[in-house]
This record gives sequence, C-alpha cells and structure tokens, in this order.
Amino acid sequence: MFEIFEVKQLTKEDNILIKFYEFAIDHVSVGIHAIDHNGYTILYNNKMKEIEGYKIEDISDRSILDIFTFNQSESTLLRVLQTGQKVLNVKQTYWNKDGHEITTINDTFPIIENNEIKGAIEFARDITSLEKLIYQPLRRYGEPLNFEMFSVASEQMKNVINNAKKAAKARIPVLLIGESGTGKHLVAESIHNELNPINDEFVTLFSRRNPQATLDKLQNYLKTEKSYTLFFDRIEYLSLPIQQKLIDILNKLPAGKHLIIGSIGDDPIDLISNGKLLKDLYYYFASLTITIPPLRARKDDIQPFVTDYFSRLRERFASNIEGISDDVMQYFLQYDWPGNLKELELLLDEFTSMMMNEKIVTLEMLPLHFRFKVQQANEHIRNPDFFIVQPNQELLPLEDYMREAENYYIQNVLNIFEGNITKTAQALGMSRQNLQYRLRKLKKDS
Ligand SMILES: Nc1ncnc2c1ncn2[C@@H]1O[C@H](COP(=O)(O)OP(=O)(O)OP(=O)(O)O)[C@@H](O)[C@H]1O
Repeated sequence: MFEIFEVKQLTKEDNILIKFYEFAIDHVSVGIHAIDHNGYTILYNNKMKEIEGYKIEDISDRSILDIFTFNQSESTLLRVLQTGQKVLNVKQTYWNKDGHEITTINDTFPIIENNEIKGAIEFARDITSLEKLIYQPLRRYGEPLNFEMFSVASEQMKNVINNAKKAAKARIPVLLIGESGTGKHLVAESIHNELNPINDEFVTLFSRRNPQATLDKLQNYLKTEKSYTLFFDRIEYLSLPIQQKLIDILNKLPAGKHLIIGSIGDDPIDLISNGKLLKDLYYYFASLTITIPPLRARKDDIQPFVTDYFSRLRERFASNIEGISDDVMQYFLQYDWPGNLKELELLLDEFTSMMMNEKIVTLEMLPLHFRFKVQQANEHIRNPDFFIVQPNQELLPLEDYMREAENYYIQNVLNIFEGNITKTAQALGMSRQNLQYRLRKLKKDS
C-alpha cells in the first residue's frame, strides 16, 4: 500500500501512527481516492465508496488507464497525474448504486517527491444536502410548471398525467410514489396549476431538512387566509412522532380549502413494514396514489425529453445545439438511470455547458464518469463462462440460450466500437436499422 515511497524499516511508533492514519481515513467524512504513478488505486476510503458506489475490488486490480478506455483527460485524477497540477473545486453529481443522489466538490492534488510525480489523490466533499436547497432546475425557465411541460411517449406516463388531472378535478389528497428524479415535484405543481379555481399558492415542504421546522412552517402558512396546495416532499424522512403530529394537523384542516399532496420514494407497504411511514398517514392519502415509474422502465421517454431539452435551450438561451448522435442515444438507452430524469437533465447540462460551436453531441463529449458507468453496467450483462456448457449446469431451452448469446455478442462488439452503431453494424454484417431493431427487441425480451 505504501510502496510508492521508499521502503524504510518501520518503528513501533510508525506502526501505531499507521493505525491512527487508517482509522482517520476510514472515518473521515470526506471521500478519498488515491492512485499511484501507474494509475492503480492504492487508497479508496469508506466515504468514497458511499459516494461513488464502487467497491475497492472493482477498481484496485486495474489501472485507471485501463478502466477509462475513453478520453483520459476527463478523469481529474489522471489529468493531475499527467500534468502535475492540482485541480480544485470541481463539482460532480452521482447517483450511487442505491439510486441516491450525491453531489460533491472535488479537490485533486499530485503527490510529488524529489521532483517526481508519485501519484495523485482526490478529496470529495459531499454537499448533497446543501445542493438540494439550491438546485431547482425546474425553475430555470421561469414559468409555472404544468402538464404541457411533460415530455412523454410512454403509456405509463400518459396514465400518470391522466390520473393527476383527475386528482386536480376531484381536489382530493394525492400521494405520489416514485424514485428520486422521476418528476414527482413536476406532477405536484402541475396538479396545482390545473386546479379550477386555482389555490393562492403552491408550497413545497422538504421533509428531509429539518422536520420540526417543516411543521412550524406549515403552522405559519395555515394561520393566513390564503388557500394553499401543500406538497410534502418525501414524507418518509419525517420521524414517526412528527408524522403523527402532521396527521393531527391535516385532520383538522377546513374541508376543501387546501389541497394536500405528499410524496414518497419507495413502496408504501415496505415503508410501513420498515417503520418509516405511519399507516394513518398513508391512509390519509390512500384515496389516490399515483406511482411514477422509474425511467429505466419507460425508456421511450428519453428521446422526447432530450428533444424538448434542446429545443428549449435553442428558444430560450439562443443555443445552436441540434441534438445528440445515434451512438449517444444508444448509450442513453443502455443505461438504467438510477437518478431518473433529474440525472439525465444534469448530464445534458454538464456537457452542453462545455460545448462551443458543435451542433451535434457525439460520444467523446459524454463525461467520462458516465461512460464508465455504462461500460460497467454492460460488463455485468453476462459472464463469458455462462456460454460454456457444463454437465452440472442448468440447461436453457435453445431459444433462450441463443437470445443470451446474441445479446452477449452484440453488446461486446458495441463495446469494442464504444457504442458506435454504424461501425458495430458493419462488423456484424448487417444494416444499422437491423441492428437497432435487434437491440430494441433484445431489450424488450430481457
Ligand atoms: N416527464 C417529464 N418531462 C419533462 N421533464 C421532466 C419529466 N419528469 C421529470 N422532469 C424533469 O426532471 C427533473 C426532476 O424532476 P422532479 O424534481 O420533479 O423529480 P422528483 O421526483 O420530485 O425528485 P426528488 O424525489 O429527488 O425530489 C426536473 O427538472 C423536471 O423538470
């Protein structure tokens, strides 16, 4: 672990000190990732694991140079290793394996000894809770949010919108269920703007900041004469006693004056059985629950979202970006988007802010961290061993085996050509249309 530096005989004091260092590294609230001069990971602490969602085994036996087979200048650790210059205050947003959104500010430094670069080290400060307060991409267009703003192609989302419109008509409490970034806030505010007559004000109460303050704020709103649409974002983050207080307040509200909308990020039955959601609070909303499916279950919505994103950029911000290439779309379709549309929107923001005069977004413009995630996901599709038939193996019907083999072969050829459809189709001896049709079919069948 410490072999990049000259090895010296460790004293007893050194050994004790190392124990302190190890403890500090594992308990500090800053993510730490260090690589040696060959790009091999030599340090990856618990906080970094929480932030990025990788295990040390995923990265320790491979050089970053091998893992990131794309444009290496995009990895700050590598850039620092190559230039010897520190890079400070780089903001990044990740969705870890549990689908949690994490925003960090990274500082990366070279480790130099006797004028030689021995490696590089990155420190990532987790600013997620701060970011939550200030990041409201919905507001950037300065318009009220309504059902017109939805980019929809999937039947599932069309149903969501229909049900949400019914809720606005009936003016009954609604519970929105969906992962982070699926559009719960957008649905809630659109319901408000659909009300006829409309309430005086739409207010979002964030449960995960300071639950008692959320309740105090609510009491203050209710003291006024105004009618409100109150959106309780992620009520499962409120403690059970606070949830009980909330029910008591909601049950005393004058009938029909305010509209109450709640949101949760998980299945309500699971939340109740895990002691995170009070049954009575769920029943308060149970007259209408609307589940917003994750983006990975409705990938048809990716294309219209991307198209609308760029047309808004052109209309409102005089951008000349026309759209994304087919290869990039293929990447988007392969990825499972744990952060849903919010993740897609942030990704589009990230690379469009770097574009100069280019009209079409191509594969090389995608940030390295994103391409790495797609690559990792593809690596897990099938292990090559799966295709070797062994005596004690469970045997699949030929049709299923052939489908798995086709998927494996196509995905690997796609990886070789970094997602480029034209080159992959050429190598496989088929037309682009045929390849695209097969990919869609394989996705549907899997
Ligand atoms: N169908 C859609 N069409 C257009 N934009 C969408 C759609 N769904 C979500 N978005 C956009 O995605 C972003 C995230 O949506 P939103 O904030 O409503 O998600 P959320 O489910 O409330 O997330 P969280 O639980 O993290 O608060 C917003 O900027 C929103 O405009």
